[in-house]
This record gives sequence, structure tokens and C-alpha cells, in this order.
Amino acid sequence: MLEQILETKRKEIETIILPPQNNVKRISLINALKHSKRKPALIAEVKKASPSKGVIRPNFEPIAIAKAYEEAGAAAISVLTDQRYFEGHRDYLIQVKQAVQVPILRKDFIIDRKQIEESVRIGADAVLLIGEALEVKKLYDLYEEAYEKGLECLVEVHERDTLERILTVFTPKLIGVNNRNLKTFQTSLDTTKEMARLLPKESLFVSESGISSYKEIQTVREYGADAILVGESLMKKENVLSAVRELFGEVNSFVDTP
Ligand SMILES: O=P(O)(O)OC[C@@H](O)[C@@H](O)c1c[nH]c2ccccc12
Repeated sequence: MLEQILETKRKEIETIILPPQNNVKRISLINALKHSKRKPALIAEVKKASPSKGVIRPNFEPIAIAKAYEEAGAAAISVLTDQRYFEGHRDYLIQVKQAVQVPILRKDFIIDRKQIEESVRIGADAVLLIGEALEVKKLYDLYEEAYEKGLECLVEVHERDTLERILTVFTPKLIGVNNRNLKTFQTSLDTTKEMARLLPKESLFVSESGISSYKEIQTVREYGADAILVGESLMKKENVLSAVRELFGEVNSFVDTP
């Protein structure tokens, strides 16, 4: 699946027309995660569909969703911009960035410098770089390019090998462990557990995907996650504001009175 997505991306890159620079104030994702009141900090994702689940949220209003996430105390918002597989759009990111004060992560398959420039122009604060999608040298190149242009990077890994290869070249400031295997789409929090002990202690650590309950939040927190990235389980709920509070164990839908 990942290979197929990357193949589509390679073709798309040539067709990208760079939009004009959107006037924005850039905010640090890393700072926002570090100073979050919620622990672990929440990166809440704006995602209409995914290759594994199809359409998750038919009634998709990115601005309203983002505002609700912000109100619910999300430290940052992740916006899917891939059109083909996730029904996202770069315009959603432009709109969301203008509607909230928290930093925005561009969630896409970045494989070329042109996409970094595009991310700068649409107003992203950070971009995702996927370890399994890039050779280490290329990944480092894009990482440097992003930082030079004022963007931070979330470096995502799923496999131990990938992480080890990256760490021989550089230490990303922000590392995401994807609990989802992009080949099989299965998620397991054991991935977070196993990768945690290999992570450099100076890197901030995000556990990504497959988190849908308060118990799971506590589990990944015990494993050492500083932040979590959650999409589907929030997107499935009509009211995302209360969905966030429920996820963090703050509201009981039913309280049994004796
Ligand atoms: O919807 P979930 O299971 O809560 O996962 C969110 C996020 O981690 C997931 O969307 C994701 C993680 N890495 C990616 C890379 C590309 C696209 C999407 C992703």
C-alpha cells in the first residue's frame, strides 16, 4: 500500500502549482507539545477518510472540527492533505491554520523539496516525514530543508530497522512511532512499547495511530510517550469536543447512581 501511495505522489509532484504565500504566524509544534496542559499532549487529526477504513466522516467540516479540537485542549492539529487516499486537500490546511491558534502539522507523504515549499506557503507549522518512505539521506535532506524554511518535522517510524538507520545519521527532535503497520494496516500499541527503549532521550516522542480509549492513553504514557496522535476514534464521533474529553477520561457518559 505504501508503495502504491508513493507512486501516486511521485506523479503528483510534477503537477503541483505552488500557491502564493499565505500570510501566517508560524508556531512551534515542539513547544506546544512540551507545554501542553494535557499529558500526554494531544495532536488531534482532521481526517475524512483513510485507505483502510474508507470514509470515516461523511459530514466533514474541517474548520468546525479544528475549532472544537482547539477548544477541547488539543496541543496541535494534524491535517491530512493527501487527496487520493485520504480525501484531504491543501485548502483544508489553509483554512484550518486561519481558524485556530495551535500549530498545524501537515499530514501527507512528503518525498520532495517542492512539497516542503508548498507546505511553507499554505501555512503549515510542521510536516510529517515517514522513515519507511524515504532513504535516510533523502529524509535528512528534507528535514534540513524544512528547518531552513522555518518548519519543524515529525519523523515517523514503524520499524526498528528504520529507526536505527536514521539514528546513525541524525537525531530528530520529534519522533513519531506509528502503531499502524502501513502494509497490513493493523495497529498494536506494542509497537510503542518496543520502540520506546530505542528512542534517544533528547527526542520528544509521539505515539501515533490506533488510540481510542483512556486506558490506551495511560498505556502509551507508561511506555514513555510525551504525546499522542489521534484521528479515527475522534472523527467517528459526531461531537469531537466531547470525544476528546471522553478520550481523556474527563466525562462519564453514564454514571451509575446506587
Ligand atoms: O486514525 P488513527 O488510527 O488515530 O491514526 C492517526 C494517525 O496516526 C494516522 O492518520 C497516520 C499516521 N501516520 C500516517 C501517515 C500517513 C497518513 C496517515 C497517518
